[in-house]
Amino acid sequence: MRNIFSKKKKGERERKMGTATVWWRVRGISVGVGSELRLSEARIRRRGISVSTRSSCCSSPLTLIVSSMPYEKELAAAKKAATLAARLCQKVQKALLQSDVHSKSDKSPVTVADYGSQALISFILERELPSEPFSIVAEEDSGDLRKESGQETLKRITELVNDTLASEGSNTFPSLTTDEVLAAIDNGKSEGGSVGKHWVLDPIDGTKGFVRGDQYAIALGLLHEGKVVLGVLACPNLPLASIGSNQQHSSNEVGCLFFAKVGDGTYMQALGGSTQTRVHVWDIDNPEQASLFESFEAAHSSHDLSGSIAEKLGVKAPPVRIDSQAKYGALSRGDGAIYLRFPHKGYREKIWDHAAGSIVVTEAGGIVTDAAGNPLDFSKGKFLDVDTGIIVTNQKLMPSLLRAVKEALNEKASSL
Ligand SMILES: Nc1ncnc2c1ncn2[C@@H]1O[C@H](COP(=O)(O)O)[C@@H](O)[C@H]1OP(=O)(O)O
Ligand SMILES: [Mg+2]
Ligand SMILES: [Mg+2]
Ligand SMILES: [Mg+2]
Repeated sequence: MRNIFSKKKKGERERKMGTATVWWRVRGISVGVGSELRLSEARIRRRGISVSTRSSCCSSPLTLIVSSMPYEKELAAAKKAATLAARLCQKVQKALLQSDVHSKSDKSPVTVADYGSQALISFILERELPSEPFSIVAEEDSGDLRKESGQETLKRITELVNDTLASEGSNTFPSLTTDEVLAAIDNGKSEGGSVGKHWVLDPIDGTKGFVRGDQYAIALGLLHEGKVVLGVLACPNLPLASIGSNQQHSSNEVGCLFFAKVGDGTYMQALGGSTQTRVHVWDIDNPEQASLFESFEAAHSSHDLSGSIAEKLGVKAPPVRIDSQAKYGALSRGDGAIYLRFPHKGYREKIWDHAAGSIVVTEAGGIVTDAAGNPLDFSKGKFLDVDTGIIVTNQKLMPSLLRAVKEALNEKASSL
């Protein structure tokens, strides 16, 4: 904790309460004392800064102590959990056996690594942050693993989780039993919402990419009072070098960890590395030079619609099609400038598919909205109520992108 207040200019600086009080400014917000403190605190907290007060008596100046490092311990725990989960996933992907892939009731694939990643992350977060009430909204549940037919799979997941915890190289973590693994997975049943803190987890985002041997991400976000305040994206197969038309980094290394905290920018480091670099979205204003990102799976997002939008914008490069929120990561460091996602009719977007990715992009200077230009609302439980699709770009391109999206959607509607 450190005092980061600066006094306002003389004249606006002092205000009476008892015999002495002072007005201060914190990162552009006026902060008062006494009766006005409650309101100011709320405003400050919305920006993710925590406040405490110290006052000996009303005749001495009230001192506001503002922590400039909010969510620091949550970020450290989230990075640790996502990095370990990535290790578990890499091990499984290397030797993926057919028996490790199962089909859920909605026919989408789930693997031992999805379950293992969720159990591991849930267990580590709860253990690393013992003083906080623990709530996590996550994709998987243990229903199938509790059936007779799921026992072998459950054993395999428990082994994977314990091997990964042991690979930490310390005695910090005990071995988990199968029941503890089931309980850790089922922590993820929280409904989220607009009150309090909730972790939001996609243990493997892009399971189809994972099974194919391509891109996937471990995506972990934190909601506070309905807003995403922190996000970590581990992308084990994403090169450190650019994957779009904006070739700014060069490296042969693969495996990236992106992380962002509200008001603090977005950073990238090699997975398992320690040197972090601040990243920014690509600041271009000419869409002709832009790379456009979209789902690899045509069943997840309409390639026709994004093709028509790209044509209207004059985008020259072919679309970059990759799985998962790795697209948000790549955009946050400027590999490309546009991400379009238009799921087919009837599909409902979930918060875990966008929470981490959206803050990674917005803290890097980008904008994430639905197809009508509305911000995403993460406060309504596990679903996102979006209009038609999700679009992502930089500040300069957003107005022309919104126009092109509107035109393309109108054309599509009139052709039906
Ligand atoms: N029919 C579908 N339409 C849209 N998205 C889907 C569909 N089925 C699964 N998804 C989810 O879309 C995301 C993948 O997006 P992308 O196609 O951009 O890689 C994943 O979160 C995936 O779930 P999962 O987390 O189970 O992999
Ligand atoms: Mg899934
Ligand atoms: Mg997902
Ligand atoms: Mg998933």
